[in-house]
Amino acid sequence: MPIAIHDDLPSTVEPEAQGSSSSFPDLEHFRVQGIPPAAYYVPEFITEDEEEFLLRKIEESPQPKWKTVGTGRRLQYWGGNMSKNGVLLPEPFPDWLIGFPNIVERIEHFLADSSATAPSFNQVLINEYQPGQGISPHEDGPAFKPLVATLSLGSHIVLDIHHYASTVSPSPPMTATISDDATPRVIAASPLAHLLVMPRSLLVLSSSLYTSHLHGIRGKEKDEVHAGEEGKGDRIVNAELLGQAEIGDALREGSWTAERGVRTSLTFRTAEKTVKGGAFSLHRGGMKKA
Ligand SMILES: O=C(O)CCC(=O)C(=O)O
Ligand SMILES: [Fe+2]
Repeated sequence: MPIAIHDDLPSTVEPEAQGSSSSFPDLEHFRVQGIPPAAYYVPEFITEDEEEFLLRKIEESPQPKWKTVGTGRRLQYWGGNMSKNGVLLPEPFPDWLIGFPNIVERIEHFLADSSATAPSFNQVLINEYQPGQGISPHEDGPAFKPLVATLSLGSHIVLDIHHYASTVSPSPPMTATISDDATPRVIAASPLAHLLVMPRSLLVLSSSLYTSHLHGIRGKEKDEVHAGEEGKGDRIVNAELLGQAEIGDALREGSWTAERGVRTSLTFRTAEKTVKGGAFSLHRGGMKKA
């Protein structure tokens, strides 16, 4: 793909950030240990300038793109919305996602290097969390391929991985959820694992971690986490991958506490089914007359 230089990108942006460098370790290096396969946590996937650029583009997006849900969290979709029956109604990605600094392509390329099935993302979901806002435990569901990547901007957050309790389990109380096939399923009372997700990181959820687990973010204003046998707050499982020695040491030696700021996430995913054969067919970089 030719590199289009954006006038409004800070001139200090390095075209070869970590995610596109050939000396960058491959995906397996970033696998989160001790949880079902597979999650990967990549620190500093983008630079601070790129983070600033993306935040500005998201902020500049037309007001009607934003939708407000639940506790007031704002979100927007790029690439198109899903129809009621789980089919993507495709729209072209904007330039700032596919042109320089090539965010979509860099993530796809990074995942393709290590995976038999290279993703070709067709939807980007953007969530904006004010301190205190979160998202309840949920599955993204079978409408998407089980390889989803989330880029974080602005602030840290703690993402919880949940699992379903056996329906024959006698131990109440647990939170019930309704799956697509209307069979009530019960979520285990405590999360299976906590991941500390820092700004500029890329978090990848795949295979059984995607297909048979849930993820959520508790709406908190402050987090206290640790990575030792004992400590205050939640025990996080990706301490060895954070790439920040001071935080890693604090986590192992006691605990790390931080107030949340505004955190914006971009979730890159691939809808299994898209509407095809209309007046327009989708290709990267714009609509083409079919
Ligand atoms: O913000 C995140 O990291 C997760 C968002 C998410 O799970 C969703 O919108 O489905
Ligand atoms: Fe999700």
